Amino acid sequence: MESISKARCDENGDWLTVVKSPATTNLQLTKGSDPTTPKDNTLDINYIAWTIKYPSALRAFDQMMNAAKGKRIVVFLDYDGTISPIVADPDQAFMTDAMRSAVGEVARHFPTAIISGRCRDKVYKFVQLANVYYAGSHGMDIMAPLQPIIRNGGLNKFQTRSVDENGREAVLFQPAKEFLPTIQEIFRVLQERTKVVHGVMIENNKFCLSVHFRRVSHEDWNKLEELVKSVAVQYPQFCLTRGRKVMEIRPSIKWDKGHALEYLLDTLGYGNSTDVLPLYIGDDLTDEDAFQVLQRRGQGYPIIVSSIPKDTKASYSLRDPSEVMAFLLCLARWKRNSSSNSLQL
Ligand SMILES: O=P(O)(O)OC[C@H]1O[C@H](O[C@H]2O[C@H](CO)[C@@H](O)[C@H](O)[C@H]2O)[C@H](O)[C@@H](O)[C@@H]1O
Repeated sequence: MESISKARCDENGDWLTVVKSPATTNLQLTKGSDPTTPKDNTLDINYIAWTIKYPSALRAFDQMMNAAKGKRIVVFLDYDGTISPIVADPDQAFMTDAMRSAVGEVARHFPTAIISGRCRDKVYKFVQLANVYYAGSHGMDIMAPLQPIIRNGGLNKFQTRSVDENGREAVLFQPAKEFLPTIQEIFRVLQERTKVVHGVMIENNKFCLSVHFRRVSHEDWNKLEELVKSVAVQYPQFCLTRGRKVMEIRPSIKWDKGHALEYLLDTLGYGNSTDVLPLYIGDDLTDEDAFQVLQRRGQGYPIIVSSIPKDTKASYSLRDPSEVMAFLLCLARWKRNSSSNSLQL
């Protein structure tokens, strides 16, 4: 059987899987252009081998929940590629009604937050669930519950009292607010500089700018990357990061989805709790920061969504958003059953 020796991302944010075949000791490079389904048997065998290290959260569900008994589960979800499918036009990445109902059902039983790279307003428009907390711009824009914060080393200065989309009092946390005027400037410069590339789309995610190249012809990828880099170097307080067929310019502050996860745990009142069990499900590079936080805390379950083998800090896997939905439904059913069992005791 073939084994996976290494998985990495190429310079354009596309996933590559280096596969080593013991029989031939040849290295095969399989280019996964953001696959949602494996392209051939080789990939499928590799995927099965990969799930030995990162077991399916659906298959391991009973075992995971046995270890969760008596713990307080908090659910964190990424949006694109996790609860909505990856599509060519970012403005059309709608979640299905079935997924919305599964997320809503989970949120009825457990505190649930969505942490996305998109701007928070847009994620809310897509999801439209009142019982979910929302963090946009990779965690740089969080609408958190109004609660005394227990462990908040110096973060108070980034908080303001606010009201959420449903008119409830809340706390708005925006650690990159001072960068807003420059982000608007970079947005305009990027639009101007990249307009020569056919198919490019610049998405303004408020505290982060996304340069989408999914609809740019492959031959123009390098040219686009050079143009984006030429803008990024003009702004030393910003950095260039990558996701799925997207380059992003964002403030170089020490704040990512991992920090957002911990901030939300704090504001939900679980900051120092040893019996909390955070569950984080995500598909992209930025989700790795949250996986890493769970690994460091030695708490909870980091779950990667991927249909190809990848290097990851997650412990479990799900193949695609349809498996995410199945997992969420299992979670809600497990909670309903365990609640009715404890009532019967
Ligand atoms: O953190 P996320 O919620 O996963 O957001 C990450 C980026 O997701 C979106 O882009 C990705 O999905 C698009 C729609 O399927 C796809 O066209 C694009 O190629 C993907 O990169 C979103 O548009 C970005 O702003 C987010 O940063």
